Amino acid sequence: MPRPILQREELIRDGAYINGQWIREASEYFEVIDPASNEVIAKLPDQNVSAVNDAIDAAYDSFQSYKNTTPRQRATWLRKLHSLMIENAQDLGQILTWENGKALSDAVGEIRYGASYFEWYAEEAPRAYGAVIQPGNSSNRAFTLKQPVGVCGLICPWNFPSAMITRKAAAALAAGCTVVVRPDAQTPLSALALALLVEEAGFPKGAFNLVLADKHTPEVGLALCESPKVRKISFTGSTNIGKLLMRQSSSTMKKLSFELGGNAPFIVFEDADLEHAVDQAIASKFRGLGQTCVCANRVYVQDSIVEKFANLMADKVRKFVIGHGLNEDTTHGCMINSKAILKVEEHKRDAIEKGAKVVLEGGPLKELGPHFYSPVILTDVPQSAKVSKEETFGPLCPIFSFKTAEEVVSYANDTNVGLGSYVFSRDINTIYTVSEALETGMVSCNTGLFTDSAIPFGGVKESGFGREGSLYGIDDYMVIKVITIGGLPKKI
Ligand SMILES: NC(=O)c1ccc[n+]([C@@H]2O[C@H](COP(=O)([O-])OP(=O)(O)OC[C@H]3O[C@@H](n4cnc5c(N)ncnc54)[C@H](O)[C@@H]3O)[C@@H](O)[C@H]2O)c1
Ligand SMILES: O=CCCC(=O)O
Repeated sequence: MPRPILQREELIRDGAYINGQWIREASEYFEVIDPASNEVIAKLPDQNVSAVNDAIDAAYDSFQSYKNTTPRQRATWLRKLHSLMIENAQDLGQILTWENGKALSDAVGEIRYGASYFEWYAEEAPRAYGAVIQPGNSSNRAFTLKQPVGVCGLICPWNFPSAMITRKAAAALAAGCTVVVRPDAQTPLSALALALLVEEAGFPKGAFNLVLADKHTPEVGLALCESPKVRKISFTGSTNIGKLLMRQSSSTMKKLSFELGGNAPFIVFEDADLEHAVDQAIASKFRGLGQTCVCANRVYVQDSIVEKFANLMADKVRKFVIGHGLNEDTTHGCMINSKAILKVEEHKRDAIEKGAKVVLEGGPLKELGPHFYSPVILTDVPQSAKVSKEETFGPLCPIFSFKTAEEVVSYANDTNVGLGSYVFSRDINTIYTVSEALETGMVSCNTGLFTDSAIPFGGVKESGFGREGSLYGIDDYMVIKVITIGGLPKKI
């Protein structure tokens, strides 16, 4: 598959973006590959601590004036950035597919979704209200201000190379914070294209900085966590790395947001609309080939409908067109790398060894390339299978059966993480009581696709804390200051 043909070739950048400058020079470079063709598509600077410190200094200097811009001014830049993303959605989508492997329609969808955070936070920026308080002392009055926390380090993953950056950066920039973004080394091109649009939207120099690191990632992460100039770290990725960043940030007592791994249960009761539940399970499970943190990881189906459910799902999944994401007819692209495929294989083998039955065999599609993998569907998966405890992050759909609501809630909650969950039923009492009992930050009822800039995205337990998007997301980038005025005369 050749290089994508873009309307604006300049969206493909070859350097980091620090203090309004594009930086190509470095002592080392790393390669970015198209996971579908396995060809090298870019060579970018592998930056070290000195470069990240330059980015932190730029963000810190810029913050001194950016924090005093009016929310209306920030909203104007954010709105402009939203429009630029929408105008360039086809080009941005192609770049995203090229480096991540997802189908082009999904990639363009991600660009629109990512852009929506800039629109949303353009609207939220002027609405960061404080409160007026009457303290216990009658001669005092108090009021609160919400102020930007300061420079923010945003460490982002490969599965949404654009949207996971925009939903952090939009809230931060709206709040009056400046940012240093570190995209994943497998998918930096979408982030760099975004940086060009940030520049075109007119944000002040140093408000948005982007560092590139592959081999140097741990030291770049450490520098962001330990710098006293950085007041907040927001991270999306695995729970293990989240814990490491939390430990590293303790010496400077940073504000933190973590959006970590999930293990989403997808629960289908026998009274659900079966065809709809199957379609939505497919949409949730195989979105990005299972590589999203809210993908169904465990599908629980009430025992009376398991067979029908699994067979219908297999019939529909057989119709997937798997191929290079840039091919027009592709519905599903490839996995990000070989390690991701090994995890799917390991969970599949383990479940089968423990008694699971194969409904759809799936497996590697070597003729298409090393990272292509066709979906697997299993039934009779025992609770002891690895997949019931660990997130597969790939196209393996394990179907477990259950008898009662109490039983399925106890299975669903038997995990150390709690990000998304799904409930399908026509009975409002079931929907309500099960949703209330599930230990996850987000419950999606009778739909498999729920994410939106308007909803608070985030988890409980070891899925992390903090919320992205919605009316709450901006608070993650602000601190509350109370101002008390004393010595007032007696009330008239
Ligand atoms: N919540 C999500 O959206 C999400 C996204 C990607 C991965 N994951 C989870 O993580 C698992 C593995 O994927 P992964 O290997 O990409 O996740 P990971 O946590 O290892 O990596 C996530 C990001 O953190 C970076 N990183 C790694 N070590 C770092 C360090 N010491 N300092 C700073 N940054 C560091 C990585 O380069 C990557 O950009 C998946 O199976 C899934 O469970 C979750
Ligand atoms: O993978 C995490 C994000 C998923 C989403 O925002 O829909």
